[in-house]
Amino acid sequence: MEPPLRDLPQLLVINPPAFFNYGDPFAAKFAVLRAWESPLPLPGFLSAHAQSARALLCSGAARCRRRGMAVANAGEVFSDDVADEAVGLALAVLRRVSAADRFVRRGLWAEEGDFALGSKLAGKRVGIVGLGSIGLQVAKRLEAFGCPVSYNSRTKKPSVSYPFYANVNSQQTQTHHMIDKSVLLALGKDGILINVCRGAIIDEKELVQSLVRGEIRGAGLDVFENEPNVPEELLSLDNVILSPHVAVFTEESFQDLAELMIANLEAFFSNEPLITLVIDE
Ligand SMILES: NC(=O)C1=CN([C@@H]2O[C@H](COP(=O)(O)OP(=O)(O)OC[C@H]3O[C@@H](n4cnc5c(N)ncnc54)[C@H](O)[C@@H]3O)[C@@H](O)[C@H]2O)C=CC1
Ligand SMILES: O=CC(=O)O
Repeated sequence: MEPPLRDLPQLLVINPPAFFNYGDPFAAKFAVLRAWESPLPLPGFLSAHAQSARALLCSGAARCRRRGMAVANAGEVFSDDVADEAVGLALAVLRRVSAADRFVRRGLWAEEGDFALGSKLAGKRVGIVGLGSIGLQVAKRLEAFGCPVSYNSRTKKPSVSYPFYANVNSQQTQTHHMIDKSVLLALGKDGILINVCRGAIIDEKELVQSLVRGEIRGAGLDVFENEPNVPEELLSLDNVILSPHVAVFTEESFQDLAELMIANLEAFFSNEPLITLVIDE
């Protein structure tokens, strides 16, 4: 028999979910109170339930942590998918997958014959900026392609033997626009850039110019500085693959995320340490 609702720990869910609605299996273990289904405005909803609830599902981790709340994140749940997307974008740019698709659909194969040559991924030198959980998965995949890997990260990682570079440019002091004109010029005409991280780490205006002028070979972009707006110039370029910030979007990763959330909530309600507690580096 299901325990009565009042005996279940209460969860306050603030934002409507993107890919699951906190139904089963959440409902079997928790009393889920959804702010967007409440007749009360959010402040009223929070003051009505905050006394009895101990767990809050929301975005805005930094603000919660400043108020002394324990915060759990998605841990490594998305790392495989984002790494797959990064390698997929690299292959798509080098082998010109989207352009080839358009070539066939437009009937140009029959009209014009051969499609322009692409370039192989195998053996290409790869620099990874940010060798965290996603970066490590990218490195693992690219090793299988025979690519020599090096990396830049905040600190050298003792667990890997890839060459470490302390800076990606001569004046690297912050993450914002760390991929600037000097990095793009160093990448050169045969180089490609893949971004599955955040748009703001690249100086997007400089990137657009480099692509338009052919100063780099191409780019695969899942993230942009001003999403969902994409610079107009990129839309007509054949050497760019555009993706709407979907690197994590697989059925499997959202299933894994739901399981991780439940495991974190169960740990929390049993006074055990959170599985993916966010801590300061
Ligand atoms: N496109 C998408 O759908 C997704 C994008 N992401 C983004 O991917 C990025 C990486 O995520 P994770 O690997 O899970 O994070 P992580 O925290 O495991 O790794 C981040 C790495 O970047 C390094 N880093 C941080 N600031 C740096 C700086 N200024 N210069 C050089 N290295 C720096 C850190 O030392 C760390 O090794 C994040 O920006 C995240 O927002 C994450 C999930 C999905
Ligand atoms: O970009 C998505 C994320 O989880 O970060």
